[in-house]
Amino acid sequence: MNSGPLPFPQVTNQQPEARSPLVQVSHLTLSYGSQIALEDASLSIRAGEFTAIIGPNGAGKSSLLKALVGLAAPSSGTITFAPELGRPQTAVAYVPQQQTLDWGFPVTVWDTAMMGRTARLGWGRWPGRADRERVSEALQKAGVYDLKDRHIGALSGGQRQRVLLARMLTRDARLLLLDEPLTGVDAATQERIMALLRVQADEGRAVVMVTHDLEAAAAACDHLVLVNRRVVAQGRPEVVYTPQNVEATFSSSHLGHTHAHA
Ligand SMILES: Nc1ncnc2c1ncn2[C@@H]1O[C@H](COP(=O)(O)OP(=O)(O)OP(=O)(O)O)[C@@H](O)[C@H]1O
Repeated sequence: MNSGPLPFPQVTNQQPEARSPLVQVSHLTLSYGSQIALEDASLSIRAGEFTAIIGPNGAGKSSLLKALVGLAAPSSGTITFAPELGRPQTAVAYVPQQQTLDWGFPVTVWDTAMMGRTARLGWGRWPGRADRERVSEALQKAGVYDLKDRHIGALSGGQRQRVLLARMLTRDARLLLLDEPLTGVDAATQERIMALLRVQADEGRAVVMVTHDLEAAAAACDHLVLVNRRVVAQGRPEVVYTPQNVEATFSSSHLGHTHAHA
């Protein structure tokens, strides 16, 4: 049984750009019928890097994340996973938008976090002491250990978000994909979530977060991808976070696009 953490690459002083990508998205177009959600998007996702995908409502952010977990099929273009990532079933953890989940399901916080672990173990294999330790550790890291016996339906939005993070941590995944983890949480929880994700990246995982909070992302992330049906700009925050790029991303009448690379 695999009880310990995966052997993540050692953190080095190497610049993230110098590492080969764990995931390469090339000229990806996603559509729902005749409606194009995202067109011709290309980006690289690297281990040790905290990436934010930023854009307004309807920009195609969630669709991009869903395509990365195989929940949305590309109309054209490719998504290539590096062999070193391992099996996507165990190597990738996806945290969907909180409001898309059924919080009336009769389970406790502990059981929910354990679900991430059992997904890793596979069906029919019972969790052992090491798994319980991982769950306990994840709940503590996410700051919800004291709530472990609570029914998930009785939690606040910020508490629910942290339970989802705990469940993600128990997966021991190498690629973490989070859809709007900052939505509906207070400033202190937002800070805690960003710090937790920063640590995940610093430990060698690839972290990809969808958000519309450009300011929070620019302050903590290594790589920003601004999208509005297309990739408007991408690169390091100090290069990408410009008034022109913000305007091009968030203006309702988005026409054309510019590119900036760090
Ligand atoms: N299942 C679906 N069927 C049809 N159209 C969809 C579906 N999912 C998304 N869309 C459309 O695709 C476009 C992009 O949606 P997507 O959810 O990817 O955007 P988003 O940037 O994540 O937006 P939000 O911030 O509002 O979650 C939108 O116009 C949306 O209406």
